[in-house]
Amino acid sequence: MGIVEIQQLTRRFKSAVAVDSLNLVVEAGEIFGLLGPNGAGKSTTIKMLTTLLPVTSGEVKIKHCNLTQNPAQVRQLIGYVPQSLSVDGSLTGYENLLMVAKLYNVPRQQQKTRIGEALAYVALEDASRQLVKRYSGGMIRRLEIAQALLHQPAVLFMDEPTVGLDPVARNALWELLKKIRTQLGTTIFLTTHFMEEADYLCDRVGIMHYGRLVAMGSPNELKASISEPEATLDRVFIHYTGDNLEARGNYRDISQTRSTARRLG
Ligand SMILES: Nc1ncnc2c1ncn2[C@@H]1O[C@H](COP(=O)(O)OP(=O)(O)OP(=O)(O)O)[C@@H](O)[C@H]1O
Repeated sequence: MGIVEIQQLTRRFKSAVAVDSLNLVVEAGEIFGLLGPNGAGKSTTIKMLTTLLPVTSGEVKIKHCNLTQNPAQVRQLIGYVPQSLSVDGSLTGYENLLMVAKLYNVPRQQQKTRIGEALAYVALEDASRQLVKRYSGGMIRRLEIAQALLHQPAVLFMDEPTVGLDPVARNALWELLKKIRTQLGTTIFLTTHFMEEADYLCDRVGIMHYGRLVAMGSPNELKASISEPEATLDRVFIHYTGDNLEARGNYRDISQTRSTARRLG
């Protein structure tokens, strides 16, 4: 039995099917990546899995808890780092975490310790009293992860975690996610359109196209599946979707980086 179990998950927007009969099991302790071009249905999937978007049909269980029947219980079991900004630039890092601690009813006498531990875990202790609008993109992402982990969830969902980060910040984030999985045992479910990220970080990858899962396996299994010598995950992606993801990445990165900068002032 997996920690995330998805059966025939479907989401329609009027007549359009954004997610089409998705079946997927993610095992405890796995780093699982959902890969796909813009519009493939990745965000819609992750929004349903995090209870933010109603399911049209199908069933999801997180740690055996039925998502549509017990959304509040599921929210306690999961953490979520969305694609859009989830911190307040006009507060300090500490204040952002305090707000989340209150939101999740972390007992008052434990709040300071938990926040201190979370800040240390994501290497933001020294910056904890600075306003978040002074943080770099990498620091903001790390703070968002600290927020999402504060109530000690079993599964951490992340929508395109490294979009807009420079290579150094991106590598630091990858190492942080590996540390979270190894040391805390947290299962990580992320979406990405970066092949390198999926290859380096994910134990298994599902390739989504037009709302359907068109391929699934470890990066090495997927590379072996297309019978091309020295296949890269890029080639795998093009093979299954006919799409060149990296060519689309540039515009998205720039627009995301700019909108983050704009929103933080
Ligand atoms: N609120 C909505 N109303 C109508 N259609 C929507 C809505 N949200 C998403 N869609 C459509 O559902 C499909 C899947 O979109 P989704 O955002 O899940 O894709 P994605 O793979 O996450 O893409 P991206 O990489 O751009 O985030 C798209 O065709 C999109 O236009």
